[in-house]
Amino acid sequence: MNTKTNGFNQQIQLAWTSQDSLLCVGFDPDSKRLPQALQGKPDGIFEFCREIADATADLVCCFKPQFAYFAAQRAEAQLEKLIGYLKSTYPHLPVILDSKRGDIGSTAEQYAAEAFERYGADAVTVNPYMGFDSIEPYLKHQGKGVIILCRTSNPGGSDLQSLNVSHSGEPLYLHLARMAAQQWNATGQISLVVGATFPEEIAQVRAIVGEMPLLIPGIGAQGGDIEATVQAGSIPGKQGSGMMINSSRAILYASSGSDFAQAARKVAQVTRDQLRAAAFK
Ligand SMILES: O=c1ccn([C@@H]2O[C@H](COP(=O)(O)O)[C@@H](O)[C@H]2O)c(=O)[nH]1
Repeated sequence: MNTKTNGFNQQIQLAWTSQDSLLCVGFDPDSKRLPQALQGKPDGIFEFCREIADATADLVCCFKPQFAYFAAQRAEAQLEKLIGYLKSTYPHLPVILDSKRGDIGSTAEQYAAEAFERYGADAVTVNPYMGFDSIEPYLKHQGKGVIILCRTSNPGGSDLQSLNVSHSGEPLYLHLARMAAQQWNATGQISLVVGATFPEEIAQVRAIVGEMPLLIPGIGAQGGDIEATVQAGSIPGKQGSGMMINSSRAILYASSGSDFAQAARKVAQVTRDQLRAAAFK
């Protein structure tokens, strides 16, 4: 593996140090859950996310907008505007576009252009099910982060990801982690998604991938255990390192009233502090 740090990888290392936080705030703006005053407003989704970003920016290492919530509400223009706002206002905080694309190479080229050129994201989540040629087009965008689904946080993730791969006898998610770390990551752009709802599996993945950054969703609304997650996902010998631990709904919808941004800040602060404390256990 090329150990040189560049682009997203370097940005996240710097953000971990300067922000002293493992918390990634996710933007999953559901129109039905927006505060009354913002519902139906032309730029309501953007305004909602911007206020949450401004209220939490000093508490996080990165932000993660979820593409589906914007697309479902025909709000792609607001997503572009949000990422533009985040990049210009908080240039030290990487933005991960969570779109989990996966397709043949020629189409993947278009998805990569969408994430990195249209939206200007620093990293994108990708589904590896179609193999390396479906991931390569993202890696051609030098320095951009490519975050591959490995062991997802949902219960049904076990349906396929836990199946033993016959020739190696290990589950698919570990086989994937090994391929990603040992064969696919020549440029050092790859990270993996592992769910906080499966801490034992996080530890197994960490043992394979060395210092590779891990994006870990599943605390907060999905109930993942913060302490177990931090213990499992830390780089060996560097407790509390190497992880972007995402929480979306628990922070976004801490209040449905006009105090939503302050309420989001309170939850984000408690979460950031719990993540910090877990690193010292
Ligand atoms: O395995 C995965 C991969 C991605 N996600 C995404 O993370 C957030 C989690 O939101 P919460 O509200 O904190 O549960 C959401 O955007 C998912 O699409 C995931 O949960 N699990």
